[in-house]
Amino acid sequence: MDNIITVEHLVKRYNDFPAVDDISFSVKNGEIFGFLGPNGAGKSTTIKILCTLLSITSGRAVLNGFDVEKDPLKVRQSIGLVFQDFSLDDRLTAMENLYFHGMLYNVPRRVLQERMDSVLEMVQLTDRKNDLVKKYSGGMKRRLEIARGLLHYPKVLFLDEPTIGLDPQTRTAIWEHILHLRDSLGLCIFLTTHYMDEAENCDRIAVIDHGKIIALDTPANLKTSTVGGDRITLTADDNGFMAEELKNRFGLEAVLQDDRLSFQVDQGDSFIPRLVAAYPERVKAISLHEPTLDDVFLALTGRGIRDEFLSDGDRFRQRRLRRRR
Ligand SMILES: Nc1ncnc2c1ncn2[C@@H]1O[C@H](COP(=O)(O)OP(=O)(O)OP(=O)(O)O)[C@@H](O)[C@H]1O
Repeated sequence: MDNIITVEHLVKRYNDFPAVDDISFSVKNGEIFGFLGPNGAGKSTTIKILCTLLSITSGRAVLNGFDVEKDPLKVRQSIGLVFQDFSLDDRLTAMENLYFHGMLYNVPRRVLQERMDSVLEMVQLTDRKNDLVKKYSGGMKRRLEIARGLLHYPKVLFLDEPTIGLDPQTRTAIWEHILHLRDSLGLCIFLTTHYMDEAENCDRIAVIDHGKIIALDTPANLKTSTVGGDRITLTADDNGFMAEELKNRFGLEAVLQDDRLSFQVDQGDSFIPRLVAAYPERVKAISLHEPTLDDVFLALTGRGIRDEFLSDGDRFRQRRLRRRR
């Protein structure tokens, strides 16, 4: 089977509000699929539907050949879940946590011990397997949760913000494990993340906004098709004024992100000297960079993925700029 997940015209309404608004996509066997979107875009709603935790308003979702509404038990046996909140019992050891999960998922007793050993080995926790989980670091707990999610040999592992709240070193280590799982087990990994550097590791990415999928491609293709040229980031003494000037004089659409303007231009290295010469007193800082997934996100949604951290003033200015366009 080529596609492990198929979603067709999926709609989920809360009362009249369409949290998921007619989305269709498929996920291939053995790929890392990133599901990205700003807050409230509809990511959790979609994931909950795929995990059989939420009913569908209309449309269809099939996972591992099983319809999520008609065959929820078969779907549950096909998936592993690692959600944002830690869900281990920290008064138990790693082995005891795994054992209870194995019982819950009806993993046959004769293979359970061997599986527990094998998943602990995968996340390199073998030598700590008899320690109480409360003695674990945040990264170790997350690794144990991943191991637990694999115990019943799922076809798809759902990871909702797998590295949130972890330090950069631990994030890197968790990603090594995720990539290893894909490469060694051919597992499909369906994940959400707010970290764009991590999203680079995905084989394909779907961007969802206001309940609709607005882009779906490989990270490289998204950059070329969405952003294209170089991106310039600029801080002026008056960002609103400069955005207007960029539009009127150069035909460029700038977006305000944090306290900087960001816009795309074909040949940034020749444009910068022209701009600085035209506004010598006004440009406070300027930089040029090749497209990143942050730029893709910004170009597609008009918002940075970390929009929620903008100050109220910035948010107001950004809305004003968007209205003007
Ligand atoms: N139980 C509910 N009742 C009513 N509205 C809801 C409910 N759950 C979610 N929503 C709304 O549906 C929309 C999509 O929510 P969802 O949680 O799927 O977004 P999300 O992309 O996962 O956001 P986040 O990144 O903040 O987790 C939001 O506008 C949210 O307020």
